[in-house]
Amino acid sequence: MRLTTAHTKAEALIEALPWLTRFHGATVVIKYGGNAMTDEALKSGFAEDVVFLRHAGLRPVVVHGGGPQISSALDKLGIESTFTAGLRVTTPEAMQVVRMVLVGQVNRDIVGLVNRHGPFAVGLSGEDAHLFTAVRKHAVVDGEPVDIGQVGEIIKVEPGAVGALLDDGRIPIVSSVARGDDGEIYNVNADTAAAALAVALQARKLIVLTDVEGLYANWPDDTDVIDELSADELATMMPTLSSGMVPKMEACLTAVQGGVPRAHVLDGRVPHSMLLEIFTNEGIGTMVMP
Ligand SMILES: Nc1ncnc2c1ncn2[C@@H]1O[C@H](COP(=O)(O)OP(=O)(O)O)[C@@H](O)[C@H]1O
Ligand SMILES: CC(=O)N[C@@H](CCC(=O)OP(=O)(O)O)C(=O)O
Repeated sequence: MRLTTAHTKAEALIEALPWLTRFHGATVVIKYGGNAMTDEALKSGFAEDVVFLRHAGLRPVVVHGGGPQISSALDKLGIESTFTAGLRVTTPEAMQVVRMVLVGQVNRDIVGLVNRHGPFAVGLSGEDAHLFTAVRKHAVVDGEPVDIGQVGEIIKVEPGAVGALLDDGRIPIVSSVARGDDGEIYNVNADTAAAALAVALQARKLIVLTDVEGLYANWPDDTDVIDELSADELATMMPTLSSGMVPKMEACLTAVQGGVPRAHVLDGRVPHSMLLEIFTNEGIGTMVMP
């Protein structure tokens, strides 16, 4: 009996061999989202996975959000917050809170969890070393541009600082705040920021973790998860998507169209979903290919 269990474990390990070979040295950008980071056990599991990837010879980079955490901080401070076309309307007052929560709280939490396993994680804001430069973005509602405050659209990525950390064996943990050449700071959707960084690094994969199994074909019906689709199929589907899935699938499309070979949407509620996707033959979630 004992031997059987040991064999099953050995088989699971050896199943990973071709994937370990294939992804050795590969840069993988992981978007860790607010709704997938609310459970303490899952957060620890996420940190373990990222460190596992690093020890397995990959070069993981984490770009994080923190939408629910920002909303809760704004709420406590009595600052009203609304979303237009999936983006937070960001007043100068709200921007200070966004930066404080993302850079000062969420980033520090993730860095701390990863560094339980060794001196790997280094936190960065997109403002650091000109990593993300943005301009003011307008939302489009019924075909008309709408002012949504200090929300940024990334126009330039300088990934040098991230590359240097990776070369030094570190795990960069990046907040989705950007600087503008106009001296402003900008709030950038974290899915969008992750895609921009994946393209700039020419990553082998973009992995977007969220709180659903993947892209559902007939949302709000959740019986049919799309396993894989091409960039063209996704582009056709884009106008039918709603709420939080819009920036996520847009990010996958941007990444794949920008030369990243694979983009995945995975269920962050499944323990070790990243390891299952990268190192097993089945894969999970939704995969977008060119
Ligand atoms: N076609 C779809 N497939 C899956 N989820 C969808 C779809 N359309 C809308 N959604 C919604 O998008 C949500 C994910 O977006 P969001 O809550 O912004 O995630 P996160 O906080 O992880 O960035 C899902 O929980 C689901 O409610
Ligand atoms: C412009 C905009 O909407 N920015 C987002 C940034 C954080 C984010 O994207 O967090 P999640 O990935 O957890 O949703 C916000 O203010 O909520």
